[in-house]
Amino acid sequence: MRNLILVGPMGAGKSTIGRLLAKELRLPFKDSDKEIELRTGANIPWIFDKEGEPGFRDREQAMIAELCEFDGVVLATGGGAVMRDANRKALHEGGRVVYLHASVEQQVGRTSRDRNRPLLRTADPAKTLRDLLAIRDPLYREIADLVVETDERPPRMVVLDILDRLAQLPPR
Ligand SMILES: Nc1ncnc2c1ncn2[C@@H]1O[C@H](COP(=O)(O)OP(=O)(O)OP(=O)(O)O)[C@@H](O)[C@H]1O
Ligand SMILES: O=C(O)C1=C[C@@H](O)[C@@H](O)[C@H](O)C1
Ligand SMILES: [Mg+2]
Repeated sequence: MRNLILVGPMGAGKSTIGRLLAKELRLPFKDSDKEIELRTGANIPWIFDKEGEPGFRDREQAMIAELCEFDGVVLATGGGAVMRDANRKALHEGGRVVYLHASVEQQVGRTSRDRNRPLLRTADPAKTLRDLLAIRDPLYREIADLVVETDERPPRMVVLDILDRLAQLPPR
């Protein structure tokens, strides 16, 4: 394996599960959103305000390319990273890709108290999440080695399931 890469929608638990997986595997953990914020010196809502979504996506593409050069890290991506072809190629080539799946209902519950996701500042966040998932679900699946359900399962259980199923994957 090169890296272990988590993809999926907002609220799927990429950051949460990624941190736990890295601890379990004793590997460094990198979170693309966090790395972009560190590099920019500004938070994601600020980047969206000043540079628009295209500005954020350019920063994200550069960061994904950089992070996929690592060898032996657990990488949590942003929910929209799969929207660009170049990112999907880099992620697929960068290691094992795990799609953390969550229903829209769970995503809504897990993101409702957090104001840090500019795309959810809409009148109807549930509809936004549903529309985004309709577009992105096939893209997550396109690059995934594993699809893992996170609904009604605490993070620890999701981690154990991932480790178990990774061990059963044939070499690529
Ligand atoms: N399996 C789970 N069960 C219940 N709550 C969870 C689960 N996974 C994550 N959460 C909670 O959901 C919230 C969002 O999780 P997290 O930030 O890890 O999502 P994310 O996929 O990284 O989202 P984003 O794409 O916006 O970065 C957090 O409060 C986290 O504690
Ligand atoms: O789903 C998305 O497009 C996003 C998810 C977050 O991880 C951040 O990358 C940002 O808020 C955009
Ligand atoms: Mg995250």
